[in-house]
Amino acid sequence: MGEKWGVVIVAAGRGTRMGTKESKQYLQLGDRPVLVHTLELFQQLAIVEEIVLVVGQHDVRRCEEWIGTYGMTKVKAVVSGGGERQHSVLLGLRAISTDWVMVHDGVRPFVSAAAVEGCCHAAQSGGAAVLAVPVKDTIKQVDRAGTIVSTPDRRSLWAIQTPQAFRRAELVDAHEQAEAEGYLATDDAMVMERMGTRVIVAKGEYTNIKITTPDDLPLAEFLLQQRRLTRGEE
Ligand SMILES: Nc1ccn([C@@H]2O[C@H](COP(=O)(O)OP(=O)(O)OP(=O)(O)O)[C@@H](O)[C@H]2O)c(=O)n1
Ligand SMILES: C[C@](O)(CO)[C@H](O)COP(=O)(O)O
Repeated sequence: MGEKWGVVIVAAGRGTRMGTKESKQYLQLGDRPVLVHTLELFQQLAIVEEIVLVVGQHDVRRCEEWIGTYGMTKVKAVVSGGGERQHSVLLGLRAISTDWVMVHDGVRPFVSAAAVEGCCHAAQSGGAAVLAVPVKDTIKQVDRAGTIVSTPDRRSLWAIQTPQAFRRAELVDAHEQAEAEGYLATDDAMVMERMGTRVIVAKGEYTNIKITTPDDLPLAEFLLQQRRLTRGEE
């Protein structure tokens, strides 16, 4: 895979569901903040040429300092994000210059190099790709009164993760149009799907969790420990 990739790492959220004073991307996981773990993954990938980090306005300075502290030589810019994830993505995309780009949540520090490379490979073959895993539970659609409305066929349901991988120019156009029309999506694939772009799923891993609620924290500590053992670091 000869192409070089850019990565937009979005980390400008407030983490309201986590409920901590410090936003979840800055919580300590082992010996460093969650966000630093995520950045290190992409820093170490040979296919990644440049990283743009999107953070809250008041966090730009400390993140710029981390670039030096942790030797993140691929981070070419730390930019201030927007009110919604989608706005933060577009602000990051405007600072990327590679032909192909991934978008990744700063609070997904456990994605493996193999999964990321698989996603990039799928995107280059199919045009656009996202990591995903088949859902394990039965999923129901439920109305506001708490009554089950329908039970979609589980065989067609996938839990979508990041990274999500696209041709940069196509993703920028789709995001610019969404912004102009006030369309708000929960992931980047949705923004592309409404343009009629085919997006395929690449095999993800159940361990690629998005740290979201307090019960994710002990799981994150466990996954970190497991990874260290696998790498023979302890
Ligand atoms: N305005 C926003 C909102 C979210 N994100 C980022 O998008 C990723 C996924 O979002 P989520 O887990 O929902 O994070 P938060 O928005 O921070 O969480 P919450 O919805 O609980 O407030 C996170 O890395 C988050 O920092 C962002 O860059 N800009
Ligand atoms: C992009 C994402 O991580 C895919 O699962 C997810 O949709 C982000 O959603 P959130 O509402 O910002 O947690």
